[in-house]
Amino acid sequence: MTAVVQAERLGLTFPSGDGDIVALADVNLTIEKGEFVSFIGPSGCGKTTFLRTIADLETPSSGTLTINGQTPGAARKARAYGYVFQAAALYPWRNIEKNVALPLEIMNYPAAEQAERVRRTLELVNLTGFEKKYPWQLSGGMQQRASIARALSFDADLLLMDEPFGALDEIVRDHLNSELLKLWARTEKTICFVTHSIPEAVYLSTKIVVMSPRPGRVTDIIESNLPRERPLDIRETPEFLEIAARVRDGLRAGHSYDEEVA
Ligand SMILES: Nc1ncnc2c1ncn2[C@@H]1O[C@H](COP(=O)(O)OP(=O)(O)OP(=O)(O)O)[C@@H](O)[C@H]1O
Repeated sequence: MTAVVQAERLGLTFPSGDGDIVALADVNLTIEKGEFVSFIGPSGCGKTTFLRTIADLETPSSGTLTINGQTPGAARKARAYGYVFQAAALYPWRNIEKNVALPLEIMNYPAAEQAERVRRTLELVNLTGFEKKYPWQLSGGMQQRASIARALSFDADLLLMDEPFGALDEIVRDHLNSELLKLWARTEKTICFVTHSIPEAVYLSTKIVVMSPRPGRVTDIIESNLPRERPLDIRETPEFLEIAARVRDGLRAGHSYDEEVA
């Protein structure tokens, strides 16, 4: 079976006046269909750059990257992924159903199919009844759910999520994490998820990619053996804490705190 994402010796360098910035160096990673993969690492380690490269918003400087066996450019044209940003990025002048319908309008779906898909995806994220509301009438968590609905509306198998819940308070985040797991189970999507939070990464993922900065490298890939069905209190089990400890060790190993102090 073809991997959904396959990176081999992937490198990406941004030229800059003060010397080149190596955002990604020698990244090797395979993501299979249906996996939930989190990317965790300190600020500037290249998590967003990796997601943007998958989405064909950045071009690799070296190595290869394929999405469903295709180049990122071909995958973008085939609408292979939906993208959820850190801020919900909804248009304030469009109501929720019009925001969710936007990609469908751009792709020229017939009106009846647009309406049906909007109905279905709003139901998936528990926003039925809020179709006519404007973004500012919704809480931050609901706005983020609407932006997930928008990314799901055209049924891409791959969902790229860049710290989607980073700006939300912990209770809302917990709730959205468990909702996202249910949605993932129901839709069988492949998800790439950027986070700074160890508990969030461990709770959500089947695989955790630990990254380190300067240059952005993958320092550990942790396969989770937690069951797919995860109540929130799984976070207190020894199995969960063991994986969290390994992620923390990986982050420490990749981050030279002494260097920063010196
Ligand atoms: N367009 C660009 N031009 C120059 N440098 C860039 C550009 N985009 C990103 N970088 C640099 O590349 C490195 C990786 O950035 P990236 O945003 O991928 O990190 P990140 O791990 O997602 O960080 P954060 O957790 O803060 O979002 C950083 O040093 C950043 O400053």
